[in-house]
Amino acid sequence: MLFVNIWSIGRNSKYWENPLDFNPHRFLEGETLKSSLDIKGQSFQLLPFGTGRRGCPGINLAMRELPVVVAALIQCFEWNVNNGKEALNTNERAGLTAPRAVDFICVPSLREDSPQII
Ligand code: HEM
Repeated sequence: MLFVNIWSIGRNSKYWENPLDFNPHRFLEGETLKSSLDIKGQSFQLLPFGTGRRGCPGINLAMRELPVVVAALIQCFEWNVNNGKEALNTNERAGLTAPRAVDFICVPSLREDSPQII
């Protein structure tokens, strides 16, 4: 069996500029996903859905539904992030799945002008 250390690849400055910075814009070119990166498994520095014959068969569904779900969560709720204190602490602690060192707590409350879609 072959295990690929994606955690390590994601922190390698050979592949990523300032790899430890939380910077979602690194994946955008203008407003679209960077065309040079293939998230379907050909760009081995970024394998969110795995690759090859056992790669994720739900990729197309996920890529369509994720923006809708995230947009609805933003549109319908106000988010109290970490009680207004530290915004995001990306430090990790040791564990099987690289859990966060500090819990990231987001409490949603329904927006008054929320559309009646939920
Ligand atoms: C953001 C959403 C998702 C992510 C990041 C994701 C990621 C992954 C990853 C990394 C694997 C392992 C691939 C490998 O071993 O190379 C996998 C497998 C799998 N995923 Fe997903 N997935 C997502 C959504 C979905 C959805 C929506 C479905 C089904 C509707 C799905 C069904 C599966 C199945 C059945 C497997 C096992 C494939 C196999 O072992 O042959 N996934 N997924």
